[in-house]
Amino acid sequence: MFASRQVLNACQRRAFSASARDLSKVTILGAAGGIGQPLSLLMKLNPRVTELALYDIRGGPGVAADISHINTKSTVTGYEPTASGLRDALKGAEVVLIPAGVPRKPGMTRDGMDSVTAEALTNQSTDLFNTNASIVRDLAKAAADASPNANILVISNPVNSTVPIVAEVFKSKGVYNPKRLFGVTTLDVVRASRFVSQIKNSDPADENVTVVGGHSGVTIVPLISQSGHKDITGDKLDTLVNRIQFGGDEVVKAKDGAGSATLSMAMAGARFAESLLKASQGVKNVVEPTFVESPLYKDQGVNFFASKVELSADGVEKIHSVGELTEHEQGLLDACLVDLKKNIEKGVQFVKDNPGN
Ligand SMILES: NC(=O)c1ccc[n+]([C@@H]2O[C@H](COP(=O)([O-])OP(=O)(O)OC[C@H]3O[C@@H](n4cnc5c(N)ncnc54)[C@H](O)[C@@H]3O)[C@@H](O)[C@H]2O)c1
Ligand SMILES: O=C(O)C[C@H](O)C(=O)O
Repeated sequence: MFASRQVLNACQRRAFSASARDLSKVTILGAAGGIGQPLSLLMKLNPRVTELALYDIRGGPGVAADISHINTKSTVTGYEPTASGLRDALKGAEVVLIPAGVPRKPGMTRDGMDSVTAEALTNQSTDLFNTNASIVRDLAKAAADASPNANILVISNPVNSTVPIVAEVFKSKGVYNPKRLFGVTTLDVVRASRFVSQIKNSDPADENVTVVGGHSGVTIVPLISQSGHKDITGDKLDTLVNRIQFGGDEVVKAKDGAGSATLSMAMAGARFAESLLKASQGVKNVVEPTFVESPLYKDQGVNFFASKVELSADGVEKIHSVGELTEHEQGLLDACLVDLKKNIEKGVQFVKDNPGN
């Protein structure tokens, strides 16, 4: 196929690349988990997806067999937890979603570095970090080898550190493209719109709240003043901001030891993947907030930051600035940057100290 491609004329090449873009393989690593299963389901329902590859260290083929009976066009394959299974799952992927890893239990922070409570700074938090950091590092190595040009969408926590981990691994293999690496922060945006609609008795579909920063505790910075609700002030504003920043805790507490958000996260992950597929299939002006390598606060040593990002076939097309902030929001942002810098450094340091095999 590649030999014959060399003799294609310009017109044929254009047709070839158009049809290649229409062939959208989506790979999910951690597909049998709490997020992985509903996310796989939602991607099977997405008509933009032509091939769905489901990989997990246990249960991938079972989930795939189940989902493959759904009467949409895409093919579904489950892969065995072997090196070749992982490689085959990744090969040719346009989008790789990574929800592999352990979720939080009550009392744990995502990374042991949130400024939540001293009590939360437990060994358990460090365990969550170390476990997920190793999982993400190893999956990133496989992706760098098998699908270096794919869009990598990191869901595994702590996102503020796992995204820099993927970047370091891709750099070490000489295939890092910052335009194709995304931390999925969509759930914060989804929550913000829902929580505002509960206050305003409005339709959440009409509530667009920009959320910037990172994805844990005070690094989550909702910009309510830009949502058309400048009237939400004082205690009401503080309560709303706190609920958005610690929405994950609400779910962890309610699940009482059985994990963290899975269904809302699957919806959020599917929304972000759909936006990327849409953009790569030529739809213009697709904008999603996401955690990417960003110039916005690099001068303060913060190399990754979530803000509104315009997407295209090349991945990141344009990174929007945070816009005009109130004094209150500037205070939130200042606090965010302090923690975010540490979280990012922690991820980078992890790969330096633990390069793996
Ligand atoms: N970004 C976000 O907004 C967000 C939201 C919710 C949860 N999360 C995070 O997503 C992760 C997954 O959460 P969950 O509730 O689905 O957990 P889960 O335990 O239900 O599922 C995780 C899955 O990953 C699999 N897995 C573990 N190691 C793997 C490996 N090396 N390769 C492939 N698969 C592997 C497990 O077998 C399991 O099926 C957690 O880290 C959680 O904190 C992120
Ligand atoms: O809070 C968690 O640990 C999971 C996730 O990051 C969330 O925001 O719900």
